[in-house]
Amino acid sequence: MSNHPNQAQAPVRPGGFGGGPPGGRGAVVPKVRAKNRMATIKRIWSYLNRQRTGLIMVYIFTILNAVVALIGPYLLGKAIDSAIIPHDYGLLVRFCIMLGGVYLLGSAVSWVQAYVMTSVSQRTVFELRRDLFAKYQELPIGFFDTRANGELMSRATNDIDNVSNSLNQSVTQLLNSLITLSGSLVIMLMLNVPLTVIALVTIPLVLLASRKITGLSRIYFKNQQQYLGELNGFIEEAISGQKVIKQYRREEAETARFRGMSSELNKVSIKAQIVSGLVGPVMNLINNLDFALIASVGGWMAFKGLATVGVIVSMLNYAKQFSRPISELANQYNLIQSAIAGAERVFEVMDMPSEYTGEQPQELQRVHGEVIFRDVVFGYQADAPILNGVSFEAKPGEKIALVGPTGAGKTTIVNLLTRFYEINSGELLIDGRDIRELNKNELRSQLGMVLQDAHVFSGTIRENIRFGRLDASDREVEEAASLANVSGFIARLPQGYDTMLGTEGTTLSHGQRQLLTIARAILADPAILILDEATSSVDTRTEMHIQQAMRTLMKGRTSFVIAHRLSTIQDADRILVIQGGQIAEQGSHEQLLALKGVYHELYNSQFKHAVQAG
Ligand SMILES: Nc1ncnc2c1ncn2[C@@H]1O[C@H](COP(=O)(O)OP(=O)(O)OP(=O)(O)O)[C@@H](O)[C@H]1O
Repeated sequence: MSNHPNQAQAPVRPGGFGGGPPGGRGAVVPKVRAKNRMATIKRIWSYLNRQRTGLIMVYIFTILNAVVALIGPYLLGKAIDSAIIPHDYGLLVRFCIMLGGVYLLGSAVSWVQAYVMTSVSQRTVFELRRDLFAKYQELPIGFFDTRANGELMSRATNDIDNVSNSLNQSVTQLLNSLITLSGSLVIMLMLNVPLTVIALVTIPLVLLASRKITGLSRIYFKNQQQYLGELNGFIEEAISGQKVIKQYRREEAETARFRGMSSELNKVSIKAQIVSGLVGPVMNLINNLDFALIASVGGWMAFKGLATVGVIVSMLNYAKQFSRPISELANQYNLIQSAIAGAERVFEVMDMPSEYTGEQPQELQRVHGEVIFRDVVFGYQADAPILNGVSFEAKPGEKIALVGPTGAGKTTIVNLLTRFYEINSGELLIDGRDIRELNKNELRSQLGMVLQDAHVFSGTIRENIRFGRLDASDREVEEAASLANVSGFIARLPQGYDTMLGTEGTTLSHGQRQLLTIARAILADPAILILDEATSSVDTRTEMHIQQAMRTLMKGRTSFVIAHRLSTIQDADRILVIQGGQIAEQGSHEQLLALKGVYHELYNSQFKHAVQAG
């Protein structure tokens, strides 16, 4: 059976990343395009808006924060004019206390605002990530065939982190900036119109500079996300392919490739940071020019008695407050750009058609297990058929073996049975019903798979067997293990059924894993079975155990066995010899031998091989 990511265990678990083999080395990461920025922002907003109460609190505290900040300079000016210049110490002390109170209140309010905003944004990205993962579970196997696992993981981590960072800062800053801008402008106009006009002189310069810089940095940020995704894909493949890398001593070559990719990422990241980092200094320069201009003109006005010193100090402070939001907005723009780029990559996946769309829940009685393929044509790409008119029948409870050279289409045939892929033409019937009329969920609950690449999940042995049927009792789990010939081995483990498997637990041998997946399938009790005979060498005793467990499993079920050694399928009710996507021969072992055709040849060559090896 070919080693595609479409391998699942009984019962069929949709999708799931991390477990499967690499999904295409160096897979092309779809280009990140700013398709519809407004639509993306609206969509992020719709997520954010679910935290209504939190958001309202954020608004209130942000407004409070901005207003408090606006009061400070005004009080400062007043203190100079009415307390310092007339030498009124009592009033000065009162102003100082007021100012201290205002700044203290400002700090407290901004802390609460940050706290509430963090919980709102974290909750938002939690939901976004949850929905993305749920989507991954719903996508058809074909989606995973062409994408690297790491790249898909990157969308659920880095891209969503970008959204989170931006939400954390941008929502409050945007509102704050807006209030500060308009508030400062109004107060400045009230205090001194000519100085306000001077403060506004540099605004076009600020806008022009920020536009230029952010336009450039946006491109680099998008590239950065894309390269990061590719790099993640590469790392994931290099880790899952460690054995192959080591065995072929490709460590250095892989490291060199990594270095190449990583340095590309480095370059675009540096460019993105350098360009976006320009915003601060450029804005500062323009602001300082403005500050100097107001100070000079203000000083001159004070000399001429056209304005008081207090007003000028207030104006200088407001001018600073006024330009701060503009440069902050420019900075936010960068952050928002990178969040939008991330969100687009997330929504791109979310918008992929789910394989369950339009399916109505269906009460599917346990099928008898009759399977009919009639002139089935199928290709993974519509214009390149792999199966060219496959027809055969399996009666309930029959054992059907699929044999044939590698790449002939054996796995493809069983992939159609699970509806991992849809047939192009012809008919595929289960108990006389067109497979396309059956709800995939219900259909798959009738099917069990035991594959060569026996997959166990992180968790206990008990949980791994119970994966076959979640409501099974401990007793049923243990019975299944016993039928699968694995209970003796489990009993010898110090923690028995509670032994942890996976990243932090015991590592099982291939044969043991295979037996566990057989137990899982026994527990699931499917009407139709798909078995991929193990080709990897397990010791003779384990192999005997596996064969025996498989026989127990097959009893009373329609079984499709993808066989690599003809010796194990001689008792099959029917053997299908697949060649070039067609059934070259079919019949029982004896019938096929008598035909003296492809099977006969295959059998003889294996037999000779076995004799020579013996
Ligand atoms: N997900 C896929 N996308 C595109 N082509 C595929 C995919 N899976 C298999 N193929 C192609 O379909 C053909 C049949 O593959 P299949 O896996 O069915 O062969 P097989 O008979 O099971 O081979 P093996 O004994 O080596 O496992 C091959 O040419 C293969 O390259």
